[in-house]
Amino acid sequence: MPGVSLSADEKAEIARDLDAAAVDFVEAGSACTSAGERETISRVAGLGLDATVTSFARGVRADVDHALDCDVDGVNLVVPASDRHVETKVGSSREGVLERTIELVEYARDHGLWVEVLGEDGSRGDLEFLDRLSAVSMDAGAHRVCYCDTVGAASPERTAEVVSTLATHGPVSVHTHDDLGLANANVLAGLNAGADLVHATVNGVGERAGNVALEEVAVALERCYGVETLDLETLYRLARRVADATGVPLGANKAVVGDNAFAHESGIHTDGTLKDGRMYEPYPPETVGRERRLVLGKHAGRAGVKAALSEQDFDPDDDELDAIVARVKDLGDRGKRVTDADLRAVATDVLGKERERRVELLSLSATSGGDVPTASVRLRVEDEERTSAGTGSGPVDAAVEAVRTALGPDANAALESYHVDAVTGGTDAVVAVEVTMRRGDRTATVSAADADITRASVEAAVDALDRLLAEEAEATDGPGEVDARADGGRTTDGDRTTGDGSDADPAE
Ligand SMILES: CC(C)C(=O)C(=O)O
Repeated sequence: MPGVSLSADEKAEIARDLDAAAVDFVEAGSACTSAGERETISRVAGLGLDATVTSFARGVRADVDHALDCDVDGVNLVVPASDRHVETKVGSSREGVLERTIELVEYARDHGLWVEVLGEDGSRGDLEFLDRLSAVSMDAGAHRVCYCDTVGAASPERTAEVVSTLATHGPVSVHTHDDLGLANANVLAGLNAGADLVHATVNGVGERAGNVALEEVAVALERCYGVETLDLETLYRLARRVADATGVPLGANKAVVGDNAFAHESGIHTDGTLKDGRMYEPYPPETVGRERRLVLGKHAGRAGVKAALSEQDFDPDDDELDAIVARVKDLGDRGKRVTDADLRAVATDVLGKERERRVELLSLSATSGGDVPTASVRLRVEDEERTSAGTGSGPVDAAVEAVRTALGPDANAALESYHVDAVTGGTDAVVAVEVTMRRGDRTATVSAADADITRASVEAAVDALDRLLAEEAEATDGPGEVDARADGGRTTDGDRTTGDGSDADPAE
C-alpha cells in the first residue's frame, strides 16, 4: 500500500495474530525488495507459525533465490498473463513466458519450495493463454495457480468463467482488488466456480483501492454460506493492530471492523436495538470480538438517551428527559458527537436547572478577533424581553457586560470565581464552566456545560444571578447560600434546607 512500511517487529506481531486467526498462509513480503525486507521475511519465517510462510517472487531466478535465502516455505511466483504485461511490461512473448514459468517452477520445486503461479492481470488476459499457462505450471510441479484481477476490473461473471477454466488443471486461488468495489463479490464468484484459496489483506490494505479484506471474506463466507474459515473473534484485534502499525485508520463505515459497524444513533434504530439487539445488526458484534455501541448525536431519540442516562445513574423525569434530548440534538446539530462525559455534563446541567426562572438567556452572539470584542444578548426577565450589547476584554467579558446592562440593578453582583474545564478532549469538546457570584451576603455557585465556551459562561452567570434574585425575593431571614454545581443544584438559606436537588445534603 502506498506510504505503508512495516518494521520487522510489526510484521512479526501481525503474522502471529494472523496465525492465531487460523489463516493457512502468510505471505510475508517480496524478498527482492531490499535487505531489510529479507530480514523481516526471515524473521516471520522463523516464528514457527502453523501457517505456511511464503514470499512473492517475480518470474526471475534471482527472486526465487532471495526467497530461498529467507528460509520461507514457499513462493508466490508472479508471471505476466495478459498481452499488455507480457509484451509491454516484460518485453517478452507468450511462448517466452510459458518457457520461463516452467523453468522457474521446476527450479523452485527442486529447492523444496511450495509453489503457486500467479498469472498477473489474468482477468484482462486471453483465456486460451491463461489456460495454457495453468496447464504448463501444474505439469511442471506447481501446487496451484492463482487467478489475478490485478486492476480490480472484472465482473463476478468473468471471474467465474476464468476460474472454472483454470480449475480443470488443479487447485486455484483468487487474488482480487477493489477498484470497482467488487473484490469480495469476485472472491465469492471465484470460490463458487471452483477456487479454494483466497488472497486477502487485513482491512483491505493494498495498492490503489486495496485488496479484498480478509475480515469481509471470512465473515461473508461464514454468515452467508455457513463456511467456517478463520477464528472470527480475533478479527477486530487483528484489524486494530494493522491499523495502528500501518497508520491507515479504519474507515468509520468499514464493514466488520469500522467504528460504526455496530453503532446505532438514530432514534428508530436505537429504540429497536434496545428492544432486541439483533433488530439492526446482521450478527452479534461479539462474533468478531466487538461490542455494540449506542451513540448520541442529532439523530438521538428518547429511548437511547434514557438508556445512556440510566447507565450513568441519572433518572430524569419526562420533562427533564425532553430537555436533555433537546440539548443532545442541539450539540449534534452543531456537528458534535456526544460522548458519555458530554452527556453527564449536559444531564447535570439540565437536572440542576429545572425550576421557575425569573431571568433566562434567550440568545447570545459574540465576536472576537477584531479591535474590541463585542457581544449582544437577549434575555427574558420575568415576562419582559430585554436586549443589550457590551464590550470587554474578550467575548465572555463582553457578554457578561451585556447581561449586566440588560439587568440593570438586578445584576448588582460580584463575580467571585470563574472556572473552565474541558469535559472531553478536542477543540469540539463540551466545556463545563463554574461561576460563583455574590450579592450582599448571598453567593450562588452554578455550573453550565456547552460546546461553546462563551455560551456556557453566560448561561452560568445568568443562572447564578437568577438564583440570587430568586433567593432574595423569597428571603425572610438571614444570609444564605445557593449551590447549583454538579450535584444537581442545592439551595440553602441560613440553616434551612430548601433543596431542589435530589441529593441535597441536609447537613449544609
Ligand atoms: C503482485 C500481484 C499478485 C498483484 O498484486 C496482482 O496481480 O494483483
